[in-house]
Amino acid sequence: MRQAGPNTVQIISDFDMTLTRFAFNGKRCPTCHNILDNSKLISEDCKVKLEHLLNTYYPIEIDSTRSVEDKTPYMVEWWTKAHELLVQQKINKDLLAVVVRESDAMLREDYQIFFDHLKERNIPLLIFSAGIGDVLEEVIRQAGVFYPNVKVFSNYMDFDETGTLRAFKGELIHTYNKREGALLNTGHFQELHDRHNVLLLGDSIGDLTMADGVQNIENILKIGYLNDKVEERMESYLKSYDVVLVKDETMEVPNGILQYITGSQ
Ligand SMILES: Nc1ccn([C@@H]2O[C@H](COP(=O)(O)O)[C@@H](O)[C@H]2O)c(=O)n1
Ligand SMILES: [Mg+2]
Repeated sequence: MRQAGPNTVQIISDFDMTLTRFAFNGKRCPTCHNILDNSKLISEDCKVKLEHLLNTYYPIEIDSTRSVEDKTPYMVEWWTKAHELLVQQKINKDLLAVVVRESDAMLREDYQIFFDHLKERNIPLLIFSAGIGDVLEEVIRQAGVFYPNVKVFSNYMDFDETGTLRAFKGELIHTYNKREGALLNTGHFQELHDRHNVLLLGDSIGDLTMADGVQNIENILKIGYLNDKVEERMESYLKSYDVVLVKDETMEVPNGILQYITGSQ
């Protein structure tokens, strides 16, 4: 990858718990969904229901003893129910920036180096997230790193003419159906045509399929953050990822690898 040069490289990354921190000072950091779930935009009654969904489905999402095929219908159920509840809350578009600012969401330590390095070398950063695109964009905008080389593929909200949430757009993206192949017929794919070297970052086994559909991959290096239930999941992560980072809240390793493969070291 280093020999081929930065013009052949693309970065494919997950967002929640990969570009964002899993914990800070011993306390869990929120996902895009959690930013809303815990906010003042959600009624107390709805918060209880969303928490019940989280407690039911998150253990299934991260269960390494169950297959992806087995888990997928539960993921569809979780996202569908959560989105229905969010729509019932009549969330106003203009308040998203406020709740993101008031939240505990944080990008990983040294994120600035990562985003700046990619921007300076015109390397595309494709973020595939099963979170909420509007919230995700606000997190990176507020962190000052929503640069033109960053493209986000996620679940986007659909607002009515008064700016009230009425639905979610397009096909649902959950943990286990992310792939770049979905971009084959879009303009984005042309930009990526000659970028056969992929650095993939994820925190879930589902993130490993994000590069499916990238044509003529020459090299792919997969870096996995193992944040939770480390002992139970270590074996499956070591089998699937090339590098496994255990309870590491920084971008130190991706930054080092990136600097090496783009020839800045
Ligand atoms: N209602 C939900 C649904 C999902 N989550 C978590 O969000 C993560 C998805 O975002 P990625 O950027 O990591 O694709 C996923 O891992 C779920 O645990 C949630 O918090 N609430
Ligand atoms: Mg994630």
